[in-house]
Amino acid sequence: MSNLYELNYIEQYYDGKKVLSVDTLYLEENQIIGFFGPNGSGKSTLFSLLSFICKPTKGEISFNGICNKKIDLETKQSIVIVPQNPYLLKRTVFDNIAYGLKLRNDTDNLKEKVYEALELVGLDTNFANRKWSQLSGGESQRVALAARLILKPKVLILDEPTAGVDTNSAQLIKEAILTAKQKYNTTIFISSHDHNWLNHICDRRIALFQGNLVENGSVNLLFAPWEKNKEGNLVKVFSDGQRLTIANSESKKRDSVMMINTEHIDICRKDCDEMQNENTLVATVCSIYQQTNENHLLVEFSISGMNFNSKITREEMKKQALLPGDKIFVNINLSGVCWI
Ligand SMILES: Nc1ncnc2c1ncn2[C@@H]1O[C@H](COP(=O)(O)OP(=O)(O)OP(=O)(O)O)[C@@H](O)[C@H]1O
Repeated sequence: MSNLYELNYIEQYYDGKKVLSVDTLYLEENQIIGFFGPNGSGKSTLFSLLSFICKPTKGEISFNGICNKKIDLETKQSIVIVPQNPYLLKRTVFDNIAYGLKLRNDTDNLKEKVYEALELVGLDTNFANRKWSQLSGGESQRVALAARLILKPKVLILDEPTAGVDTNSAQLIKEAILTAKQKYNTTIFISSHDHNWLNHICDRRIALFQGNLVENGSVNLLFAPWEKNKEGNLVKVFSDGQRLTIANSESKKRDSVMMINTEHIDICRKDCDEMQNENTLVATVCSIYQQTNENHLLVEFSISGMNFNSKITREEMKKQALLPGDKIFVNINLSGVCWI
């Protein structure tokens, strides 16, 4: 799979304050990439750079190998964004959806194209004559999406497409996105606070925290669903029946994502009884990597099909002599985790 975007040493400042910092990020073509992160973590800022609406304060973004300073209008037009709270023209649904093609003087078979776009987002062709003011929140969001899909964009960026949207519309938006990926080979970036919805739709997951990237792989992300126990605490139930109870998590929602730094995970061979407590999990070592310039090894392990990473010192590794396939005990230092 080839890289569509390459970001190098990006920094974005507002009023002298750094709000985004990305050392390197490669985004592949024809993938749905989900961006997770709490309010103010920099998702919209990153989207404004990826859509070339804003220039980064520092660093470079290349698109298809072309540096952001040299991107032409045609390329920019192939990247479309549906912002948070998308704006509809005070006209009919037809006019809204046809607007982008008219701007591009591409008006052949306009009616068929508008109808096709409406169908793609699960709206009846009768909607074409409705005014912008006669739509529900979910329908408005789908009209805004249809207005972008009609352009068969190379990149579609959706900033919170499910905010304030009913469940049915959220499902129809998901189907439209999957169709766009398949039918038009569109690369799609999505942010959503509906973590469950986003987690199901995307091929790759990236999290942002206080303007920094934390990607699944370098940091461990434990996704929803969570169960709640009698005390109201979140419990992760793995598919093999193992349970991880998070103390003092009553205030967390069941679709939260837990971020666990590799440093906050201790591992040891399954026979090391001194490490065992009621939250100890049993995992299988998948692979062991040497980290350059570090006195540590990165151990990738799986808990019933979910992969995590932990670090182990070389001395400890010598003692434990772990190999791929070995069973290990895993303890997560829950006081050091973050929630998004
Ligand atoms: N135009 C602007 N001027 C000044 N500060 C800004 C501007 N746009 C965003 N910020 C600040 O940059 C930071 C990142 O904001 P951003 O909107 O990118 O976050 P976000 O992850 O998209 O948040 P949300 O989930 O609430 O949409 C925030 O602290 C925000 O206040």
